Amino acid sequence: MTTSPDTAAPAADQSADGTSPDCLVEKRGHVLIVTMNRPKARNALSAEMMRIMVEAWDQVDSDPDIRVAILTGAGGAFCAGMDLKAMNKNSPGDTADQGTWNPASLPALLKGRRLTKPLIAAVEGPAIAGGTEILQGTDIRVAGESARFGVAEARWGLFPLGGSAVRLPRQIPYTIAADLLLTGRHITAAEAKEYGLIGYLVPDGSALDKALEIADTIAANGPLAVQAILKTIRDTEGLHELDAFEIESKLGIAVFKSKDAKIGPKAFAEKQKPVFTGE
Ligand SMILES: C[C@H]([C@H](O)CC(=O)SCCNC(=O)CCNC(=O)[C@H](O)C(C)(C)COP(=O)(O)OP(=O)(O)OC[C@H]1O[C@@H](n2cnc3c(N)ncnc32)[C@H](O)[C@@H]1OP(=O)(O)O)[C@H]1CC[C@H]2[C@@H]3CCC4=CC(=O)CC[C@]4(C)[C@H]3CC[C@]12C
Repeated sequence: MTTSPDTAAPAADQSADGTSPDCLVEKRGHVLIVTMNRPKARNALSAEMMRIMVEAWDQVDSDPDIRVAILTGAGGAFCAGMDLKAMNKNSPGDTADQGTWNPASLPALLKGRRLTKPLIAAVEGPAIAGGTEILQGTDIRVAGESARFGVAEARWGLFPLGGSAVRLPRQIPYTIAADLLLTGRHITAAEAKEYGLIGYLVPDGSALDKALEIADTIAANGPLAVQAILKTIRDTEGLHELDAFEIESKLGIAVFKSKDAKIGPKAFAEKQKPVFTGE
């Protein structure tokens, strides 16, 4: 994996052939920053990019020192979805029956997999098709004013197989989701904010800074509390309230039994900032 441990400098690793890898992974304190890195193609998804993304998601889930992840794109773009030019040579439709990939589970795009830690999207420029699809697998979304969103697959006679036909109507109002999915039109960041697809609209060029600020706030909170809250959100989606409370109460009580649940109130009483250990 392309990882530069605990440093504020950009990941400097290179592919074996000397070119920059299609995805960069950098750990800054408790935060893992994952950067889609094919700026000349507006960070269109490649097999290599998706492989590194899965490795990064595994790292987020397995490393207890990582408390938050950020997904962003290089060169002023988030992601233009599938590489439409590569598709002319190697079409997913032709390979779908060969068992080399599973359309029902695309872990790189967080379809059929969600992270155990919060994932923040920092979007600059276009987040189109697969770019808006992976956005729906993130928890908190920040975008620069010039960002653009859309689920454009139908424009090219394709299907939004990153999960949007299922997920988008669950995340934003139905008529807007249907409109975006069926017309394939692009929308502005201001519209995306109005529809609730993103949560923060910031000046161009500052999405990553804002995402880092949010990440630092979350990373300073009790990690067990954060992860249990996130698990409750994920595991209770679509359940009846009473069934959901059964799950929620087990996860919540486990947090109350932790050392962190003693550290927080003690720090409050002593007018100190709590320093959580995740135990
Ligand atoms: C099924 C999913 C997913 O649902 C399918 C898709 O995502 S379809 C993709 C549709 N994409 C678009 O509609 C975006 C097209 N681009 C644009 O509209 C514009 O370019 C832009 C708005 C993004 C940017 O506009 P600009 O004016 O700023 O810039 P522009 O001049 O247009 O572009 C600059 C240069 O960038 C090139 N470019 C832009 N976009 C793309 C693109 N999408 N592909 C290639 N190149 C692009 C542009 O041409 C310019 O280049 P020049 O040379 O300068 O002209 C699928 C999502 C991922 C799939 C999996 C991927 C991995 C796999 C591999 C396999 O072998 C098996 C299958 C699979 C697992 C595959 C399965 C399906 C997916 C999951």
